[in-house]
Amino acid sequence: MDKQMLMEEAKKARELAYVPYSKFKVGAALLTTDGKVYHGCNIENAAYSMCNCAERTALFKAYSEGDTKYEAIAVVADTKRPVPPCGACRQVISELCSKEMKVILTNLNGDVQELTVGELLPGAFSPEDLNE
Ligand SMILES: O=c1ccn([C@H]2C[C@H](O)[C@@H](CO)O2)c(=O)[nH]1
Ligand SMILES: [Zn+2]
Repeated sequence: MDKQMLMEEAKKARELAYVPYSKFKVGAALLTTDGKVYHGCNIENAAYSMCNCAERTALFKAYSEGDTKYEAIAVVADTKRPVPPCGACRQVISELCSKEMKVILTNLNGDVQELTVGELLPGAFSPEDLNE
């Protein structure tokens, strides 16, 4: 599964978005180290703060099935620039994925920005910061 294929999987995931309020569809495809792909879309709610982003949908699906090691995540939306994940998703990705994991951001025009998890949220609050 190469970068291009993973972006195509993210586009497929995007079609399933439930977005009656924003009408803004986002798709994500998360590749595990075993070569499995978990898809995620954004899912909104009439209680707006309950909306869940595509990235977190994919990651929570994978993690909750016991798939906890990842190669890359691709994210797509109909944006002018490659879609930037929100702060909440950056925080969650930073905790559940390795700092070296690839993050592939894209849009429907085919613009691509590739970065690592470490670059996605430099200085992230992390488990090591907790006084246990
Ligand atoms: O990277 C992003 C940015 C936004 N959204 C969703 C949240 C909400 O449903 C809609 C508008 O913010 O897009 C995502 O899923 N991922
Ligand atoms: Zn988000």
